[in-house]
Amino acid sequence: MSNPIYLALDLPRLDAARALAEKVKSHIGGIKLGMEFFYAHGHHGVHDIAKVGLPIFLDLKLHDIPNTVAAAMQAIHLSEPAIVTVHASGGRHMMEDAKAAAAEGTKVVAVTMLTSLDERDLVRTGVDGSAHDQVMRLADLAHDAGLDGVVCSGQEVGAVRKQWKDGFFVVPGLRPAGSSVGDQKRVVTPRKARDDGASVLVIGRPISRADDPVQAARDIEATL
Ligand SMILES: O=c1ccn([C@@H]2O[C@H](COP(=O)(O)O)[C@@H](O)[C@H]2O)c(=O)[nH]1
Repeated sequence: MSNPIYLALDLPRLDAARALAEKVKSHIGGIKLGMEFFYAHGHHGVHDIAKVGLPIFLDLKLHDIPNTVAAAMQAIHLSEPAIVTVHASGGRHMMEDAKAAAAEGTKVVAVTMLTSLDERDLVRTGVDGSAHDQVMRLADLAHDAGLDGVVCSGQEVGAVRKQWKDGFFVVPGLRPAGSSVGDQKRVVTPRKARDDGASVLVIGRPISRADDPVQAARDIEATL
């Protein structure tokens, strides 16, 4: 089985990001680049990181009217990502158009409920009900729109996998036992997420901010 760990390279400097990716590359299966990286370095930065030789996940969380999201998705072809994210709350039509505009071979996955949110946050956004129900509802919508899968926390991935057996599930909000949670709220260990059916384990700070990132990546890999 290939390594499911995707390192979130949330570093502002391109040279530092590339150096970290080179260091840990034999203990991870892919690299996740988000808004912080893409807004600063664009396609040029993505191509530089791609030289490390691992699949690239562009976590841009597209969310706009269908026409705009489809055009953005076409512009992203240049980076040749393996995975791209959109927000499920953009609705079915937006997700259908995003998938239609994606390059063949690029998986399009929908963010359901950010792992930094809990049920109290949901209420403040006008959604009454559990995180579980919200994730299941948006996963159903993403499935109906023809997407490849969703982003959800490790607390829901088992339930989503039961409903959508051949789906592709990206799980962030992962923390090895005893590590700092930071701004994440719905957290599980990498091992639990993998056991419950995650396809990709997104891990950032537990590796990138460790005193020894190579050892941290190696330790996490050993738990899987
Ligand atoms: O619901 C979500 C969606 C995306 N993310 C992204 O994953 C990483 C997590 O980084 P850590 O440092 O391991 O917390 C980060 O790039 C987020 O943008 C998420 O955390 N939750």
